[in-house]
Amino acid sequence: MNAILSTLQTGFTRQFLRYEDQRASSSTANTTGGLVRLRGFTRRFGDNAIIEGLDLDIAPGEFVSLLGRSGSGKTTLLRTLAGLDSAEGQDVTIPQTRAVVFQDARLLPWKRVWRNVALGLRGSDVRQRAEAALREVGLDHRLDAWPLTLSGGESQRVALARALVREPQLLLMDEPFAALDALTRFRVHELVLRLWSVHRPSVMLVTHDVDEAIKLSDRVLVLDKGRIVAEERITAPRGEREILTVELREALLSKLGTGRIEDDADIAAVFDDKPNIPF
Ligand SMILES: Nc1ncnc2c1ncn2[C@@H]1O[C@H](COP(=O)(O)OP(=O)(O)OP(=O)(O)O)[C@@H](O)[C@H]1O
Repeated sequence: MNAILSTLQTGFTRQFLRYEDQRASSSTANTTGGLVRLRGFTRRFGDNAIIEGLDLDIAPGEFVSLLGRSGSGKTTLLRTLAGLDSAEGQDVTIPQTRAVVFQDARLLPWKRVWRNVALGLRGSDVRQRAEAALREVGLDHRLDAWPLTLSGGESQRVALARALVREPQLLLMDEPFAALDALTRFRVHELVLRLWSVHRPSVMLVTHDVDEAIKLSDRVLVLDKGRIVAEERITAPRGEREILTVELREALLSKLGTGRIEDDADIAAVFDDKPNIPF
């Protein structure tokens, strides 16, 4: 297994180096100011401030990951950037074209794959556009398939095609790889980076996986109780990040605190109280 992983890793590293090359030659400079801009952003539910006084900028073409323990406000922030949550009266600038990829692909099972990708598009060339997007994710041979016949990884690739066919300036992803097995996740990472290097949207990726964040991003943020408590800019080429990972990982993990362990202890306490819950 280690041998397989290391072979994949070598290929992966080469791919990453290629992404860096494409980025360097890209005409989309990262210097035109913030595509996303939040100033003093606050989101309350009732009296409870989930996010408080948050400032955030994302540059055009920048890949940002957001880490944070459960309940820290990651999805709330992502929903605001997606325009799904009201930001009325707030100093919030988000681009007009946005797309979201969720943890589950959310395909409509009664529509064929290409129709899922074409959902909401208008014009006579809709099928061709859907086909081109599906070709980019390596699924043009499944255009007329039903979503229920796809694997988890294929479904996520369709969800990516559905997002990219809209040519979004901002691509938001809420734990899109969490339900995939390790090898599929590895391949989808590779695909996401390839698509990103070609289309160059700004990306906000919500993830629980520190290593994933380090591998993929230009910048990693840690959110805690609705505030950004750590920020790491990663300038090393993606193919050379393994040597950095240990130190950076420790720094980010230390900012993530002990929330998950406490959560597990809380869950254990509930089950200790009710030992007869049938599973
Ligand atoms: N519509 C809502 N009404 C009331 N409270 C909400 C609402 N949406 C989110 N919250 C609360 O806001 C807090 C942050 O939720 P959010 O989903 O943003 O966290 P998260 O960091 O994405 O967590 P996870 O990693 O578990 O998905 C949680 O305590 C949640 O219960």
